[in-house]
Amino acid sequence: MFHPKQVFIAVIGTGGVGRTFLSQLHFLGSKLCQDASSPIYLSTIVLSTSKKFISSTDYHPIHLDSWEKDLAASTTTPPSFSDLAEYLSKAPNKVVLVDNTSNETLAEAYPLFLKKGINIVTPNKKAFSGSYELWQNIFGAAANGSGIGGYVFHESSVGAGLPVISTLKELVETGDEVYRIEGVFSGTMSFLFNSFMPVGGGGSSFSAEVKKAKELGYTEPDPRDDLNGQDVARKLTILARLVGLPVESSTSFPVQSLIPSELEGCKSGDEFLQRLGEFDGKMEELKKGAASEGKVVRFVGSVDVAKNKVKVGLENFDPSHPIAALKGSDNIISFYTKRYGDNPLIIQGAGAGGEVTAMGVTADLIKVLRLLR
Ligand SMILES: NC(=O)C1=CN([C@@H]2O[C@H](COP(=O)(O)OP(=O)(O)OC[C@H]3O[C@@H](n4cnc5c(N)ncnc54)[C@H](OP(=O)(O)O)[C@@H]3O)[C@@H](O)[C@H]2O)C=CC1
Ligand SMILES: N[C@@H](CC=O)C(=O)O
Ligand code: NA
Repeated sequence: MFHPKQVFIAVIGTGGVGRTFLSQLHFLGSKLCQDASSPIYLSTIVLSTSKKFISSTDYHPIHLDSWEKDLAASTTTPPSFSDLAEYLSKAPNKVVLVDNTSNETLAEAYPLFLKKGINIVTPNKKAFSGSYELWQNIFGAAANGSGIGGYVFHESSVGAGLPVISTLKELVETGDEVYRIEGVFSGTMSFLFNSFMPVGGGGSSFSAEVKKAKELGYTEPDPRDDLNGQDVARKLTILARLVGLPVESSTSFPVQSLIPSELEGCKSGDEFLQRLGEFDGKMEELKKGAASEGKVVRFVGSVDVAKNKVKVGLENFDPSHPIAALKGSDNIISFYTKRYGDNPLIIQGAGAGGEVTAMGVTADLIKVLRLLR
């Protein structure tokens, strides 16, 4: 028998974010079932990577203390996303799909899941920064859009766990007028430029810092998706759409890429990383150019709402500027609005890494659970 307050969870992707999410889920699950006044029982019924898949027998929970061993031992390959949606829609109670991948095909299937009443929480940017039509289909189906399907939340798709999306939504929904959004939106780019060109001089080679950013879990699964500016472009597309700009896609405005043209043909991220060092000299020139003006280089982006303009790329900053002084993987995001006047509302903190990203996903799961109560 299933408890009426049982909620079923399907976790797709168990990499840097997925694995940390699972440990946060374990913590959350054990807290919620002990709530004397209104317990909720979370049951993980699906775990999947791109190659391995486990699902529970008869919707009974998978053991979260041995998931890694059990998934590694599985000989089952993942089903198609439409078969997965079918399986989840037959669960005896509400279901939350947690997409911890950066997979585009899964992102494109969100309307299908939502229409079947399946809720989604995710740090995956692909669905919300793909075609505008996909965005409309998602929020046309979702219960927190104009539809009657499942709920969808994606806080960690911008600024990882930082409350960027929830803050922007609240500004808009309470009637503030957002004029401009600007700042540093990439944990990887922040880390790279803060360590390659710190204020005060020094810093190691650009390619060595890129490898470090990957090891620290800041980059996208393929770091070229960060260095080509698309990761930031995707985040700005999401924010622009939330303020009502119908941005067609993350490739429909100017985006500066840091991929050397000679490496555009690399067949894999690994080949790219192996060869990147050949171009450290070019990055050193960039650094010297900025230093000759007494400035530092940083990778930034902005949405100018009135002019309907989004842009992404390198800019030089005076060392006293808050953007120049960032540390580690910190993002800084400034909202210029009618209410806040000349002093923008600023959100700052780690913008990448498994722990802070999974926190945003787990917090989104809590939002869904409150709505399902
Ligand atoms: N890392 C960070 O700091 C942040 C990440 N994000 C977002 O979080 C998501 C996950 O990032 P991260 O954990 O770092 O990435 P990882 O590369 O570490 O993990 C990705 C996971 O997704 C799985 N996966 C990929 N394709 C599929 C598929 N078709 N079906 C099932 N599983 C699949 C991978 O499985 P396999 O190993 O078999 O390929 C792997 O388990 C991305 O969308 C990223 O943009 C957002 C904010 C910050
Ligand atoms: N690769 C991204 C991860 C978070 O969105 C970044 O570096 O910001
Ligand atoms: Na966020």
